[in-house]
Amino acid sequence: MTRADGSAAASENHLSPARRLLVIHNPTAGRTERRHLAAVLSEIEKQGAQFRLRETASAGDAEHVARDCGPDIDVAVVAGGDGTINEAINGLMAREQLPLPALGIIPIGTTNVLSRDLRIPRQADVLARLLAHGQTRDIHVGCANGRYFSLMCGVGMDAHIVNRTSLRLKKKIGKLAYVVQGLRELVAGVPRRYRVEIDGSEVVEASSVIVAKSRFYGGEFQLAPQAAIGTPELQVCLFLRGGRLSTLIYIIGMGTGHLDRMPGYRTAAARKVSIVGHDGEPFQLDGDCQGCLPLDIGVGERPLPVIAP
Ligand SMILES: Nc1ncnc2c1ncn2[C@@H]1O[C@H](COP(=O)(O)OP(=O)(O)OP(=O)(O)O)[C@@H](O)[C@H]1O
Repeated sequence: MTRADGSAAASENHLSPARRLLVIHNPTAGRTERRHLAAVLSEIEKQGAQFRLRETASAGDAEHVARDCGPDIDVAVVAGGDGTINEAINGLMAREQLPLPALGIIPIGTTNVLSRDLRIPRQADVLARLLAHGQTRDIHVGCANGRYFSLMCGVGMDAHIVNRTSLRLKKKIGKLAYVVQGLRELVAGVPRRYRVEIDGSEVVEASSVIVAKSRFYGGEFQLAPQAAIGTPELQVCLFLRGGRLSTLIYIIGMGTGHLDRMPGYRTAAARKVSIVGHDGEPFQLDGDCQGCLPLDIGVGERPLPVIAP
């Protein structure tokens, strides 16, 4: 549901009084979060909600579990990070004519960008109360080459960093692993160009592009503060200049919160974006590489209800 000012409004609550939750847990997410998950689940029971726990066994499982969950489930709760949430969103969006459970989140991943955007609480009892009794609000996800995303779709340096960051290092040092890989990419300074078509009219050349749905990026950074997850609109973030110096300027801009003032950077609102470059170039969706150029990006055909304050 969207208000006249474009912001998301709380949906009417069609969920049953004693909610039935399906908790989809990625046991490989984050680093040391098992105790926190156990505390949230125990609080959920105290709140009178029922839950079933399904652990994923491999990448892709969360999507199948969310897509195939039965009509008795009110909320598909992801206990994991943005990658597992992305899979669950793809599963829920594929339900087409089937009843659509709301998406809930227990943020136990490494970066948890969506939960930051939605202001999902961390404290076990507060989070459990929200999942058991809280209202839903509608979000609008993006869709890139048929795959849905709630945060962003990126090509260029960003996608290459995601593609090459070592999972082992991410397990050891968390988000810093991306910084390490980012420095490597900066030193390598490989030049790249992409042709970006915005809403079928404007055509721009850029060295990196991030199409944002969320106002947050990589944690607390903001590339497009005007991005709103509750509206059916994309924000195209264009890094027009390439080369080490410009990249350094962009990084400083991001770090200081003044990216919008940096030369060679601009954003544009859009409903449809297409990006071409060298075939075989990777793109990333919500922090995981999910395919190669060329890319056609739009907005999902229907809103997705999420449990959020
Ligand atoms: N049981 C599993 N074994 C291996 N990989 C899994 C399993 N379940 C899910 N995955 C994959 O792990 C990837 C990363 O997990 P997830 O995003 O939940 O945690 P994270 O990487 O620690 O957090 P974030 O994405 O917030 O940084 C997901 O993209 C998913 O495909």
